[in-house]
Amino acid sequence: MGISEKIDEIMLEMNRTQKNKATEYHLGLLKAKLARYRAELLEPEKKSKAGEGFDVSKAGYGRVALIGFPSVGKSTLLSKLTNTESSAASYEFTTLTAIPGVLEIDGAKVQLLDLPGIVEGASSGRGRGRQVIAVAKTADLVLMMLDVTKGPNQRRLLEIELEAVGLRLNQTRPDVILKPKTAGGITINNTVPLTKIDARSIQGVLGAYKMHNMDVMIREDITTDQFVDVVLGNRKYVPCLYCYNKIDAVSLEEVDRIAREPNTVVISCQADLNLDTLLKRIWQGIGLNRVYTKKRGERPDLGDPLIVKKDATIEQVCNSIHRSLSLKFKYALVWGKSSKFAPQPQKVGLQHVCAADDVVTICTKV
Ligand SMILES: Nc1nc2c(ncn2[C@@H]2O[C@H](COP(=O)(O)OP(=O)(O)OP(=O)(O)O)[C@@H](O)[C@H]2O)c(=O)[nH]1
Ligand SMILES: [K+]
Ligand SMILES: [Mg+2]
Repeated sequence: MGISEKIDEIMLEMNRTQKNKATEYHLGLLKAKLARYRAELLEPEKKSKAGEGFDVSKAGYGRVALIGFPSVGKSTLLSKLTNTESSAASYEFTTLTAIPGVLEIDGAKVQLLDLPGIVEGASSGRGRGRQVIAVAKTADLVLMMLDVTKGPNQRRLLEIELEAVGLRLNQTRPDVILKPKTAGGITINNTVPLTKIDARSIQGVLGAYKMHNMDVMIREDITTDQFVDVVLGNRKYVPCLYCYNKIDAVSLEEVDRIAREPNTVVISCQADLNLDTLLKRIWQGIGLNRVYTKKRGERPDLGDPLIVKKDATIEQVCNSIHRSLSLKFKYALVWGKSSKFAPQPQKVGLQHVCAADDVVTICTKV
């Protein structure tokens, strides 16, 4: 039996099995098996690098990947927001490769990647789905584009495809540490009560991967699915923004309802509606901040911000100015939201975490 058939068989059995306390253990094992077969299914692709993904190098401060079913308006959006033209047409699969464009968000360049549409079954090899999903894994933000006229199921269908290849959208890495040992069996320690998984399921999942000696430290009330993710260790945790296009074609009530959903933005490429908001949300989603520098006794340089990760420390700020700056570092002064004494500045060390739009003066040893 091929791997695909094995996967189908397990899926069938999972659907047949009722979900309750008594079947929890059995379902856990099935999930572990399923994840392993899926990983195997993807394995050969990983080795033959040539056919995997699209050959586009990263550029700017981050990469946003446009993922969606055909003809939702991905290429139209790229042409609208960047200087790159990507052909758009009313037939499906107009776009057949990855087309990079550059977004300018208040002076910071961010790469926007137009991609072919994916179809249901993409994760198991249909169409160019796997190539597209491989690119999604390299993104700092997945911009999932949906056609507002196409009903509510499309979003879930796409999520299933992305999840099947190990992408985890808008989730954080579970707070679990696995320490393999050479003997002594499985030891489980948890710092919070576990309500969704028990010791037997944990042992069952580890057993399915032939992990018989392991210290397990759990610091979060995880599910069995999350534990399988930890054991596999190859999951990619990526933020996702759900972008509903073509709001020109539906009622205001409908638009209003969808716009209230979390991580969601509604737009119309054709009627130029809400594209500014989309850019702002992309900036927030990609997890970057601007930090301004100020020389002693001078005004801050507001025209030339540093672009840093959202939780960047003063050390990372130093590194983005000059590689050797942190070696000469004495202390820094910060003005802004991260200062304890705002609006007054705070004197801080290298480990201080900056906030958006902080102003920083770096003082060095002479
Ligand atoms: N009504 C309406 N139509 C739109 C909007 N944006 C794009 N379209 C139309 O939707 C169709 C598909 O647009 P594309 O940009 O080619 O879509 P795509 O997602 O790139 O499609 P593929 O490359 O085939 O996957 C075109 O006929 C566009 O004119 C919009 O905001 N409103
Ligand atoms: K199209
Ligand atoms: Mg296209």
